[in-house]
Amino acid sequence: MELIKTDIEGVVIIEPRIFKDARGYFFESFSQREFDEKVGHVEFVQDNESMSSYGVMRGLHFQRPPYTQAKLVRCVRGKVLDVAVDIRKGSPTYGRHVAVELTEDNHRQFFIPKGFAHGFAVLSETAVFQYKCDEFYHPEADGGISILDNSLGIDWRIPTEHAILSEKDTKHPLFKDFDSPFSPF
Ligand SMILES: Cc1cn([C@H]2C[C@H](O)[C@@H](COP(=O)(O)OP(=O)(O)O[C@H]3O[C@H](C)C(=O)[C@H](O)[C@H]3O)O2)c(=O)[nH]c1=O
Repeated sequence: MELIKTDIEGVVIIEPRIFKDARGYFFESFSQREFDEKVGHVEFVQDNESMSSYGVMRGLHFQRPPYTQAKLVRCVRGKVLDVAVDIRKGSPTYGRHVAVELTEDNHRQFFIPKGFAHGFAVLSETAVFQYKCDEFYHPEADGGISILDNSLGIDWRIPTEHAILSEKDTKHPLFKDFDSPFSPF
């Protein structure tokens, strides 16, 4: 696998090595050895999958300390725009984001360290999204910022006025009103 560094330290795009032949393709979707070697040791404990239709936006979510989550995400069917926002107080990239198109064709994965809010918008008719987390789900630690907050400067590539959100995601605070529980160091 190859790493593509981004504008935010620690947030990386992973391009797996794809083996194609007359039958189709094969690739190692996760190797603890290679991940440790190239990204650093992260012990993932939970895999998640969600399916969404075009126009769905999920996020921008995080879990508060002590249940913070790093995530390794990918889109196995369809296409999403995936976004990580740095919400670590004192970080030189606080409030900055990285956006990456994850698709069933590019097989790209996206590593989002602890201290980031995460979300995505579905750009295809449907999208199946799979991701690994390094902390279990703790609903009592669930947090979020508004995925529709224009101050974040995210180009979601869909008309967000028609976005389909969960009830919960319509209630997150704007970034300016948000008191981050994270610090960078
Ligand atoms: C996240 C999660 C949810 N659930 C249950 C709780 C709800 O009854 C149902 C849907 O949960 P929610 O609406 O929070 O799902 P998403 O909106 O896709 O949330 C996720 O989407 C964004 C993009 C993320 O990065 C987070 O991992 C996660 O917050 O699944 C579980 O049982 N375990 C879990 O780990």
